[in-house]
Amino acid sequence: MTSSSAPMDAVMDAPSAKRVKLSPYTKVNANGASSSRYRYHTGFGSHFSSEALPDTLPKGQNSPQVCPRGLYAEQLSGTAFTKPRTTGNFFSWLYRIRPSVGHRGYSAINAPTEIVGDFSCSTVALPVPDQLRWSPFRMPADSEATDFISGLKSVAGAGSASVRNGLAIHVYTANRSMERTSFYNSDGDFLIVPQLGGLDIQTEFGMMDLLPNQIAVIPRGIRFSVNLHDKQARGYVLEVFNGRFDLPDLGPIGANGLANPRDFEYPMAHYDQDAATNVAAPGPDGAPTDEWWRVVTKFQGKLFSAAQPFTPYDVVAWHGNYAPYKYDLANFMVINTVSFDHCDPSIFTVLTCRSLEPGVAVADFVIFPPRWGVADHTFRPPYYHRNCMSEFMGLINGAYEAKAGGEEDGFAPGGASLHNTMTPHGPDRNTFIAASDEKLQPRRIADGTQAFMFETHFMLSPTRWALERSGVVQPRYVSCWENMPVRFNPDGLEAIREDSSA
Ligand SMILES: O=C(O)Cc1cc(O)ccc1O
Ligand SMILES: [Fe+2]
Repeated sequence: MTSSSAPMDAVMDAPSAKRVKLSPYTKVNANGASSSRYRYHTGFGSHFSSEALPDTLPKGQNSPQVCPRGLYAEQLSGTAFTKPRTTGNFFSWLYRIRPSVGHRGYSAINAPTEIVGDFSCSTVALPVPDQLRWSPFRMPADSEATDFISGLKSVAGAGSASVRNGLAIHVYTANRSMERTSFYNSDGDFLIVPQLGGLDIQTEFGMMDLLPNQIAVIPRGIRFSVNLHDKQARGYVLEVFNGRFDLPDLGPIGANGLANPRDFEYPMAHYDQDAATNVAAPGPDGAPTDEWWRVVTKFQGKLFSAAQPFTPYDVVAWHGNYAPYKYDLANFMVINTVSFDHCDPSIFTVLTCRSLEPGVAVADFVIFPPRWGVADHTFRPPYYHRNCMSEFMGLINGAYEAKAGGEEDGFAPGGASLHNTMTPHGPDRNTFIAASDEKLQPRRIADGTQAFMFETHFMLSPTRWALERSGVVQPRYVSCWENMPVRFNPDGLEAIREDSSA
């Protein structure tokens, strides 16, 4: 398969990482954002026109009697037809060699999965008010062939996909690319946060490459295949069952800052060059063979597969605002205090999925990027708190400022923590002592590191897999707050400085 869109210089032009020697990535801007293998359209939420071959998009209409180049027109609706423009009406038109419907029927994939689509069911997920932390989620052994789909496991969530209310948090681990397999999620939008290993994501809309410290959003229904750059990959997925990810409002910050719209990148039309001619024959019994493509969907938390004898990546041109996109977290313009006190982490929101209540998110994607800490006369790490929202955190790289050390049984890259609704949490004992006693001066926080949070107004239920079968839940997590020093001084205003808990 070769690309039909013009790739960048020194860039691979095939979708599968295995077939081509890959060019190394370089840093492309002063923020340390990485170069890309592919070219992209830019601009958050824009209505793009993208053609792998010139003059392919119909001019002035969507459904000509016969489309240019003899393609099929197919609309993909991301929102109800009648959704007001003011709250976002999302759709795209795809011009493809064959319509998507040209497949055999769906059959349920009966192999057991650890994917959950209904978190109210206590056989798969449980309410747990405890502080929870997981050591890095385990990678599959090389002998266990695992791709993005078979390696997807639900960690926590709320609500149910079938009534479009709630969300799911998954992790993926993989040691194989998806072979002649395409996936689409019927249940919601995916926000993918790679932690280990780069990904090449072939989508109906074109190619996207993704490294740790970059994220991708793949809205409901869009077909994609995940190919690995390296031997292994691991990452996190936030799935929202309703709504969509949007940029947060900036209020008094003004027009600029946080994640800027121009830094969001959308793929350019690309189709498998042999899409028209490479059609697999049925087996002697008329049944699909291994040469056929499998189109897998997650539908109400269950996996279904449909066979088709041709590639689903046959879109020669598309236009619309409903498309996948990526964003490099290095381009996030961090805002924080330059005087005193600790701001709420909402200042670090990259994307938000709004609920119907103004200012209350179904889910916020929040990052804790490298930055300067300059606050005067201030306890600089996160404050102790209890939150009406639920906080699920992951670590892409480095060590998180509220938790001393990034060792395996601490808060380590590839691990996670959950501080559910109203569950108290804050810096661990060592971090508290160090931050109370530190000499305050301007300091780089967390250079080279990136923690993130999925914050939601839903009460999250961790899955039984995460609690009982993942093998990495930390039974003694809560002990990091044991023996907090008591520095209360009834006789004076100065805190008692020696560690009175010892
Ligand atoms: O709990 C956490 O570590 C996340 C967090 C960070 C912060 O700076 C303020 C509040 C908050 O919940
Ligand atoms: Fe918190």
